[in-house]
Amino acid sequence: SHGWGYGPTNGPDKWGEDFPVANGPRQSPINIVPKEAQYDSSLKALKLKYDPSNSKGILNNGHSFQVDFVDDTDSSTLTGGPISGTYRLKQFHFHWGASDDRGSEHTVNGIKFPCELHLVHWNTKYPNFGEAASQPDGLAVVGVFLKIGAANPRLQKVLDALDAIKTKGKQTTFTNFDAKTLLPPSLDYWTYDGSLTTPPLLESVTWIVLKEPISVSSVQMAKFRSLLFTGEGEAPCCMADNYRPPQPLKGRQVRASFK
Ligand SMILES: NS(=O)(=O)c1ccc(C(=O)NCc2c(F)c(F)c(F)c(F)c2F)cc1
Ligand SMILES: [Zn+2]
Repeated sequence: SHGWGYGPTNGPDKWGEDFPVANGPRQSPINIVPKEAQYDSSLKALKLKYDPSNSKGILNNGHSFQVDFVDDTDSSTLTGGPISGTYRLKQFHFHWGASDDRGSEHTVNGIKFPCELHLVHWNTKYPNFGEAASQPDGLAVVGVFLKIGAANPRLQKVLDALDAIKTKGKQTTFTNFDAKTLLPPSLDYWTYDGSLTTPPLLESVTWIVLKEPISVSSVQMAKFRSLLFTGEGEAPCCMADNYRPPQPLKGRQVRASFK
């Protein structure tokens, strides 16, 4: 049977057939309405400690591309913020549109950004990512919006590696990359309880969405779209519009770390 994807026959509207949790109580992404977010003075500052020597490789997984990190020690971690304990950085990846008017998964007041970065972390109270992914407090994903503006030189390092992973399943080494350089100056955030935004859509994610976007140029966005969903030798299909639309809030509270 055909696996899940983002096309008309296997896209987000069809995922519920194989993954019924798609209609669950804490699905992601959501539309964030800043005026309805509750400022919570008890929320701590985010602490992101990333060791560049932990970056390992870059992979086209057929849905997006991801930069994978060595996660067998606590050298690249997320602490503070809305979470308790220590979460280890496992990978980061992106979602983007076929044109600059769409591509992000979360929206703000219904506004779509051209791209959204996800930094994926897992709770070290569990033995590994796979175990953590099935627990309600197992994962924490930091979401960063990308907004069209000046070319982003730190992002360019990642984009320059894409020629080597054009087709599904291709990967190459990607070392000494400091993921902190992809973060905006302000770490103000919104947070809510949600899920993975792709199958298996597990409801195990504490979402931490930064208010401040980072910049990306239109030329850089075109580079994202040079990747293929398809494998070598298959009819090529450009990797774009790999985003799930916002899901029902179902009574959840979105909290803000800032006034
Ligand atoms: N867009 S996002 O919400 O940030 C997101 C983050 C990570 C994953 C993921 O790791 N998928 C593969 C995957 C699983 F979905 C598992 F449930 C699991 F146990 C894995 F080990 C695994 F690699 C999917 C979506
Ligand atoms: Zn994602």
